[in-house]
Amino acid sequence: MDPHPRAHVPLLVRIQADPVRGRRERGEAGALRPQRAVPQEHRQPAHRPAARQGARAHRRWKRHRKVVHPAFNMDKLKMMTVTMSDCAGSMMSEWKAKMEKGGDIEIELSSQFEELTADVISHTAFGSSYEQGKKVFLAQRELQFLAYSTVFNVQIPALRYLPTEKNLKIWKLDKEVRSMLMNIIKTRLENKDTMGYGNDLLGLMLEACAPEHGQNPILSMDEIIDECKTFFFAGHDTSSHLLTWTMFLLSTHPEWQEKLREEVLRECGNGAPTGDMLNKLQLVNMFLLETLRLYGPVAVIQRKACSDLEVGGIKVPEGTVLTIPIATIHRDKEVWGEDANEFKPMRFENGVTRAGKHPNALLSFSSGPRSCIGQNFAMIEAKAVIAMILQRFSFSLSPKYVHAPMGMITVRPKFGLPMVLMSLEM
Ligand code: HEM
Repeated sequence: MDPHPRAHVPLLVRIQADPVRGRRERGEAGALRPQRAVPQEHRQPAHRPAARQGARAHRRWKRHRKVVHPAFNMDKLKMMTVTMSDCAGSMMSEWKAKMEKGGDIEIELSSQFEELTADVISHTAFGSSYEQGKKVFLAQRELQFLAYSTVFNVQIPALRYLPTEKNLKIWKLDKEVRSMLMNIIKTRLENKDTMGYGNDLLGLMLEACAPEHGQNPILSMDEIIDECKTFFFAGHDTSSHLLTWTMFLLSTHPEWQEKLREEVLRECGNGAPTGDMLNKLQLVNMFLLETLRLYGPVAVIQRKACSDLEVGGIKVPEGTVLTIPIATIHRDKEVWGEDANEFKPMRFENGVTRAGKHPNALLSFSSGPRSCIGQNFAMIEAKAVIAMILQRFSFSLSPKYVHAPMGMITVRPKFGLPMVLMSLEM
């Protein structure tokens, strides 16, 4: 019996930028396919079939990407900025309410950002159906914890199908999540003639796969449900960790806190920032990119070779899993220069592609056709939240903070981010 479902898979760790260069390496020729760091069978409930590999899976991915793509277009995202700043505004009002007038307050920010990004994704994905969306999110999160709880244990494949206490809980939760999502989707479809599909991620996705665009809906109900679950899975922890590490670096580099505040007040004033205003925040953008380089939320991605190929002069047999250690590449002196370990946002002054010795050196959102579809969403959200914090508060790291970045897949501070905030309002 295999001690682990992947124990027989050859593994190649590639410590070079440009993991997906070249036609044969890119995937359209079917050479390299994503191999999720958390395998599908751990992200999806145990009784669902594992991800299919090969040409069929690639066609399925293309269909999905086509439907999801319009929801992430820049104009739609700019409209979502209002929702993002509303959610951030409510969080900050709560901070203020707890704060003595003119005094300061200590807050553990990483859990605050987890709640905030959950709120943002529930609002932007489900808009008017937010209340139900949030319930889905909480159930989905519990599912994720259950799945993660054994991901690094020795795996016995058959165990996934046995009605153990844990499996029964997972199956029940999954049924609930699917039925809640199905209800939200059915209500939207029933009301589309009077109310339209809606301007949230779900509505835009339903519109893109509506029958009027072809004979049959491009995605089935089950596939739309999976897509909604993916938004939560892919867009929550990642965005929250980016905010956490940005605040950490702003507090350890107070001179940058001042510079960014100056830029924010100049471009956005004291009001809620709009999408156009956020676009003008060049220093904030560079700061976020440098945060993504040194403390990128995703430390590792994997690809599986679907045919024999050559990567950087190494022959890779079909079936090999390539591990791309993003965090290691991001601190590689050969890629970033002698100052690779230093925090220097100005290295991005001439754009992302010129910051390192390779145009694809920054791999936080991966690269190529399978790169993160939510990257603009994540950057807009981070800019809006950071700008609003800078408008309202100055902050410094609490003496209680212990520097211990941790995580196998996403990187977060092990003991949270306690921060002392002072209101800037008189
Ligand atoms: C700072 C925030 C984020 C980071 C660092 C990040 C990073 C990544 C990375 C590295 C991948 C590639 C994974 C792989 O190839 O194995 C990815 C894929 C993906 N991300 Fe993100 N992500 C972020 C935010 C988001 C958000 C906010 C959403 C959606 C609302 C999202 C949706 C997705 C989806 C759907 C994919 C799969 C794309 C595909 O296979 O076509 N991500 N992300």
